[in-house]
Amino acid sequence: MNKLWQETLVHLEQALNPQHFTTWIKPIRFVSLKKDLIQLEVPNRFVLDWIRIHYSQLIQETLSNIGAVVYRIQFSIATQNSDSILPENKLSPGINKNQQEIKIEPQPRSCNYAFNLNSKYSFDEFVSGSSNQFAYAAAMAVANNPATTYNPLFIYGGVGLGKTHLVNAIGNAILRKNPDMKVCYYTSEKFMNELINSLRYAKMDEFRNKFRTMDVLLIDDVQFIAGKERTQEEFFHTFNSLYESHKQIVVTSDKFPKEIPGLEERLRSRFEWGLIADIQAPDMETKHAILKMKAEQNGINLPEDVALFLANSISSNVRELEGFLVRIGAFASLTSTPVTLTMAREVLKDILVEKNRELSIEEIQKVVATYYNIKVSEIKSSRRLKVLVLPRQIAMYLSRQLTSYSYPEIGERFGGKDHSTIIHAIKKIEKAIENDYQLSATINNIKNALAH
Ligand SMILES: Nc1ncnc2c1ncn2[C@@H]1O[C@H](COP(=O)(O)OP(=O)(O)OP(=O)(O)O)[C@@H](O)[C@H]1O
Repeated sequence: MNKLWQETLVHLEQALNPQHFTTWIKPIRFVSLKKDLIQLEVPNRFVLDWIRIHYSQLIQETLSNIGAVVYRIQFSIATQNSDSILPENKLSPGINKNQQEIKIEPQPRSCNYAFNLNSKYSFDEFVSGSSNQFAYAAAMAVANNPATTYNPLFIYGGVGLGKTHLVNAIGNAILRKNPDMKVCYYTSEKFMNELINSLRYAKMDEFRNKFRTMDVLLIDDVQFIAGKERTQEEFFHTFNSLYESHKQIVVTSDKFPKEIPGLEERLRSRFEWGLIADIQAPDMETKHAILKMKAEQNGINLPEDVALFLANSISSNVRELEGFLVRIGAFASLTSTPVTLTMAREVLKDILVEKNRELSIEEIQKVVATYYNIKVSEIKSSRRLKVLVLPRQIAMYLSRQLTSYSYPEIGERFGGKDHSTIIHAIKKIEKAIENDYQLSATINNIKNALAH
């Protein structure tokens, strides 16, 4: 191996986390170095695209730092096809002609093997940041090695934070690498509707045969099957059958398994067999990066100050963030004016006023009650049932954190409780979240719901 590349690898290994280095950088093969042109080979198109977006700059900089020359990099894909050498690649992210020119690997097929999968969702178009890194890495690991690493993978996260995007990305990536695999994406509601129809028209054999012969089963929003006895029963058997045949199962939900009311114990425990990965609300930087990517995809020229303004002032639901961006883009296009900060402020005026309004304790009680599937009156009551105590304490804790009410005022709105009860509840939650990651994620999730 060339000395320059060898040294580059040493630097990259130091700069990256070991898993990323092993997955993405190690498989790169040095081919040749002629003057300032370095030729490298990658195992497939998928890896190429990934490197292009995530590591291109780093590789370029590292090479140049070591060799003191600005190198041009040319990639080829290690395949049967020797013309797969790509034209010179300056490795700038975004579309360039390489992407059009190479068609080495089969694209995800919309044939019978991809049931319901949405091909628009890919890993490349998912912005990862500290809020979703764990789920993202787990999803990538599953996509790279289905049914070997994490099975089942349970992705948990609040509304509009990218669960559907990630599961579809898993399916698409698997199909790209394994075009003959049968990959199926269903929401749990669709699963239930199909089950009901199959029961009605006596087609249960067909139903079972379909789901139990999948190589990868992706079930979105699994919380909806809670309380639906027949659906849970059928899903349980589907799960077992796939699991025993070493097939990959990925499930998403807006709650942790143990928090889904009405979910059968046997299903809950199975969801906990594999890996539970959560997606938290994105931080400012991630929101900013998502906005930039979406603006580019939608052909919207988004100046930096507007991107920062949106990332700062809009809640963490990415779907909502996208909605605002599209709105601003549409306004700019309809009025043939460029996107500016003044314009963004004007378009979003009403929404921002509404969002900046202080939350009421009643709203907090309502959202917490909905989350735990209990009544507001139960939150305000003094009943000591375990299923009520935690939601009540969380609602008290959030009332203190998110409003300016005093302890006695909060107590009053919780059915006339003493301020010491409120202080006790808040201390309890503060202490619990120090060690209980799931609880802390749940509270973030509820806060996120309150921000809408
Ligand atoms: N990290 C991200 N990078 C890029 N796009 C994202 C990201 N997170 C979410 N999105 C986009 O936000 C939109 C909403 O995401 P998605 O539908 O996957 O959310 P969800 O968690 O499944 O929501 P729900 O709970 O309503 O089912 C999609 O258009 C998705 O592409």
